[in-house]
Amino acid sequence: MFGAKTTSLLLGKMNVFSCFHPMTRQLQLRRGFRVAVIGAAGGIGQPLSLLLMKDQRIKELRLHDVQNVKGVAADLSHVSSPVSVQAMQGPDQIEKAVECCDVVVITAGLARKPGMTREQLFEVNATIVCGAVSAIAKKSPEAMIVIVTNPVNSIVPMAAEVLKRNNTYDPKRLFGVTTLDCVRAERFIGEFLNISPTMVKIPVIGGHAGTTILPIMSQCKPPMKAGRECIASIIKRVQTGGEEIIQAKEGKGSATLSMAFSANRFVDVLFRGLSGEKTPIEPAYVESSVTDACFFATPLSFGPKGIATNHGLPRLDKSEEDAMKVAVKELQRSIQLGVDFVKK
Ligand SMILES: NC(=O)c1ccc[n+]([C@@H]2O[C@H](COP(=O)([O-])OP(=O)(O)OC[C@H]3O[C@@H](n4cnc5c(N)ncnc54)[C@H](O)[C@@H]3O)[C@@H](O)[C@H]2O)c1
Ligand SMILES: O=C(O)C[C@H](O)C(=O)O
Repeated sequence: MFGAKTTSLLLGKMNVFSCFHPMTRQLQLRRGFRVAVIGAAGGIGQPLSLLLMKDQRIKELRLHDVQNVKGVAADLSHVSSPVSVQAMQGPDQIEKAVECCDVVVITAGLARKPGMTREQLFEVNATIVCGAVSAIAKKSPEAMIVIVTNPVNSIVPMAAEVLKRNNTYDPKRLFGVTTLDCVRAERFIGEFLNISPTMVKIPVIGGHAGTTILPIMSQCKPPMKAGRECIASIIKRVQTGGEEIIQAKEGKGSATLSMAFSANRFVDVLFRGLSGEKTPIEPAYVESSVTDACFFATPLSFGPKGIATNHGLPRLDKSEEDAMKVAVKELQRSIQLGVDFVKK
């Protein structure tokens, strides 16, 4: 239909091209995203980067870590993908890594060992994420910031404070990733109902630790027709999914592959929003006024500027309302921990 020169000219213009233009499907995709993964040589960073290499909407994938990142980038640079991949290592290169990015995913930081709580990671990981977010504030103030690093419940409010101090905070563009909780809920419910997890729709709200993770089973589609005990055991399994993986890995890390899958799903939704497409609804932990916790995960849809709509709380039954009260208290404490870190 087009000569090679015309096609490449069109592809070069895709950032301004209407995604509804009646051209081939391939040409409808917005291309040219610049994405950085911070912590790219780690257990999540590596498989996430591999998944991102398959996304032809990405023009440039920047991999940053404090170690081993050159080898990871070299390995990925042999994949037959048009995505350009670059390695950047150490604190000196963090600003270069995030400069002018559309999306920055932060997976840098310690993972739990058996017996640890996520909160025990806070001091070390807050320092690491604080460095990355300061660099984003300076070099990429318009970027979507996607935080995977734990404890998400405190790290995201901490990141918001860092951005506020740099006058670059936009609550529509800062996300704590809770997709793994949704992915787990879909999988466990799918197994129970003997259907594909892709058929399960379940809002998981709150935060990303223990009882702050609230799968709203009363709103599950298809409906969960099961006894109370059975529903309680699925909720518990979602809330303790992280511990289940840590035990199974016997001290050699926490969830990495399922997390990479989840972060990839979240980034895909962000790309759709940035491209002006109608996005699927995906919860994330964001600044919020829907409860008394000023950060809270609820179902969101996305647009070119980040969050387009916060769909708020789903309908809750009595036991879910009670569980939410507990979660809100716990979240308020975790949020304060994050805010105080920056004040210090
Ligand atoms: N949100 C979630 O649902 C979820 C799920 C799983 C894991 N996590 C969290 O994600 C984080 C990463 O987990 P992982 O299994 O990949 O850990 P990992 O130890 O395998 O990888 C972390 C990487 O971060 C790098 N790093 C450390 N300091 C850095 C810095 N200052 N700049 C750049 N890179 C730096 C390390 O070198 C390492 O390569 C942990 O905090 C973990 O708890 C969150
Ligand atoms: O449990 C962890 O420490 C990692 C992650 O938050 C998870 O839910 O798997």
